Amino acid sequence: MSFSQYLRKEADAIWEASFNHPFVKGIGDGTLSLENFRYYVLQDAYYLTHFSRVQALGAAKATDLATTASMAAHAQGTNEAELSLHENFSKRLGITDEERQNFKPAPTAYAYTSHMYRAAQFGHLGDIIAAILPCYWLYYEIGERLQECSPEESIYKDWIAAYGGEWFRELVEEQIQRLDDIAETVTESDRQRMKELFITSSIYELQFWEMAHTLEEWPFGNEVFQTVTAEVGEKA
Ligand SMILES: Cc1ncc(CN)c(N)n1
Repeated sequence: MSFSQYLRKEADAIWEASFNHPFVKGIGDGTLSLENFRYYVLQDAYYLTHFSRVQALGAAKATDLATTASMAAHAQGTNEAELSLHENFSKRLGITDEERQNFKPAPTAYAYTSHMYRAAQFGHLGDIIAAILPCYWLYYEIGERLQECSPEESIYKDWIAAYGGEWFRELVEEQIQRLDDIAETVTESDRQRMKELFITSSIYELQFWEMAHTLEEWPFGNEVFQTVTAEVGEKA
C-alpha cells in the first residue's frame, strides 16, 4: 500500500464525517442557506490566500528546480482558478468591498491556516504536502460524489463542477505522487509526523464546514482579533 493510500485509510472516518456534514449535503441538494455559503466564501477566500502562500513556501523548500517551478505554478493556480471562482461567487452573492475590508477570519479559519504555516516553518517539503493534501484531495472526492447532484442554485452547481473537474483531478494526482515519492526517501519518524499533519488538516477540513454551518465567531467578538490582523497586515 502506498503512503498516500495508508493516510487516506487512516483519515477515512474523518472524511466520511465531511461527506455527511450538513453543509456539504446542503450544497448537493441545494438546501444550504445562501447566508451560510456567503460566510463560507469570505472565510475561504482568506483560507486560499494563505494556502497559496504555503504552496509558495513549498516551492522555496523544494530541493530541485522542477519541483520549485511546479509548486510555484500550484500557488499561482490557486490564485487564478480558485480565488477567481470566489471573485465570481462574491459578485453573485453581493459581497461588497466594505465587507471584505472589515472581514475577520473566524477561529477555525485562523487555526487551520496557522497549522499550515507551522508545517511550512518547521518542516520539509513532505510536511508541507502532507498538510495541504487533504485540501486538494478531500475537495476532489466531494466534487466527484456530488457530480450527480443537480441543486437548483446555480452557485452550488458551479462549485460542484469546479471541484469535480478534470483540471482539479490532475492537480490532486500530482501532489499525491509527490507525497509518495518523498515518503519513500524519508525516515519513519518523518512519515509519522507527515501522517499527523495530514490527519490534523483532515480534522480542520471537517471543522471548516462546521464553522460555516454555525457562522462561527470569536468568543469575545472580532475586535479582540483586530490588532492581530492589523499587525501582520493580513487581508482576505
Ligand atoms: C478550506 C478549504 N479546503 C480546501 C479547498 C479546496 N482547495 C478549499 N477551497 N477550502
